[in-house]
Amino acid sequence: MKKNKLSKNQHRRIQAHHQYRLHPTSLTDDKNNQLDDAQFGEPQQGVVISRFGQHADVEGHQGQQQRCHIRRNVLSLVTGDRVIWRPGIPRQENRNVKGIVEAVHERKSVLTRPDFYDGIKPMAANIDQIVIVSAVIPDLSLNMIDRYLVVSESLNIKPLLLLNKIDLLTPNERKKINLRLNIYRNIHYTVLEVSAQTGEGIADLQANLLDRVSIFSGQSGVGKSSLLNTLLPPTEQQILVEALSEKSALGQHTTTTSRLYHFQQGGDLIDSPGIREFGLWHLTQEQIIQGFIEFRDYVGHCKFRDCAHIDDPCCALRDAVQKGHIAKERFDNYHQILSEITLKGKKLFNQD
Ligand SMILES: Nc1nc2c(ncn2[C@@H]2O[C@H](COP(=O)(O)OP(=O)(O)OP(=O)(O)O)[C@@H](O)[C@H]2O)c(=O)[nH]1
Ligand SMILES: [Zn+2]
Repeated sequence: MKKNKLSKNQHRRIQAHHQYRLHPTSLTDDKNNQLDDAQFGEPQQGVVISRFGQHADVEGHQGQQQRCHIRRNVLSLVTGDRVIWRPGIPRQENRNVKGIVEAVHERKSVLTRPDFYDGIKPMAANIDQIVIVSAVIPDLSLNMIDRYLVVSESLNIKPLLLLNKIDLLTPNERKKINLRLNIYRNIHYTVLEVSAQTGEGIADLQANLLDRVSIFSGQSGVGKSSLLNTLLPPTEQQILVEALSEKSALGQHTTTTSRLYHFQQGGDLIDSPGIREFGLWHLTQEQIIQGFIEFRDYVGHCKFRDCAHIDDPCCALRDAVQKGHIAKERFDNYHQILSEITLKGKKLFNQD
């Protein structure tokens, strides 16, 4: 090939690069893939619905989905990634031709999980909101809510607190629970009270899911599946049920791939068993304290730099609790989460 003369395809990719400001390495030719460029149509925007090994299902801007090869220079690709892809042109001699993912946009956010071999592994990208689901049965646990809040804050993803099964409460019990939840409203989190069974609060929830990508997390039995059944269209529900039963068939410790779904009223969901129950152990002490947003004004103002905020004299945090600026329950949960993380860390260390 002559110097300085770009092929039509190289030219097209460079144009895409400038148009979408992509990472330059994602534009290099992939000779090893041995894929014939002529098999593919014009580059277009898409979103990864699901990833399977060397393939991914990608949805184009008109809602059409196609299974795609992934160019080898695309080093990391997960559900929710925004991509440049080219659909396959079906031809007589190769009717099963697939599309190809050429490049990935920079991620707004990424949800990771600890992995035995790789350290930390991405599970899903570009999540805008973590819906933290809890319920009045099993017991409402503010400790669990705080754990998920710490994760959301450390990932810089907006949390939405959801209390399900409110149909099971008497008006009096509901008032009491409302007061407990005010702890979160006072620090500017949105809290919705809903019932998957009666439909109460569901319209409000739908409004909070519009125009964004959400994940639903929370303990087993709080009603995540029931809520998603009321929020997803029937075709999407079917796929979700199959994905979850695949998990029970494979056993508790198998992580199945994540998938992106569209809510009936608008907005997207990314779900997988791993996403529903993601843990906390890879967080540091610093991330945990930063995850309690109302503590941030006081951290660094204690008398001693290494203050553990337990019984050290002149602790700014303890002082704030005493004055009612920080809820005691949140402060206690902070200590509890911290001690559990430290214990787990020790256990891992001993195993090595
Ligand atoms: N009364 C009442 N029961 C509910 C409500 N939502 C869910 N349930 C019940 O709670 C139980 C658990 O609901 P699931 O939707 O399976 O909970 P989950 O969070 O998906 O649980 P896992 O799949 O184990 O993570 C089921 O028996 C549901 O029928 C609700 O709003 N009100
Ligand atoms: Zn302190």
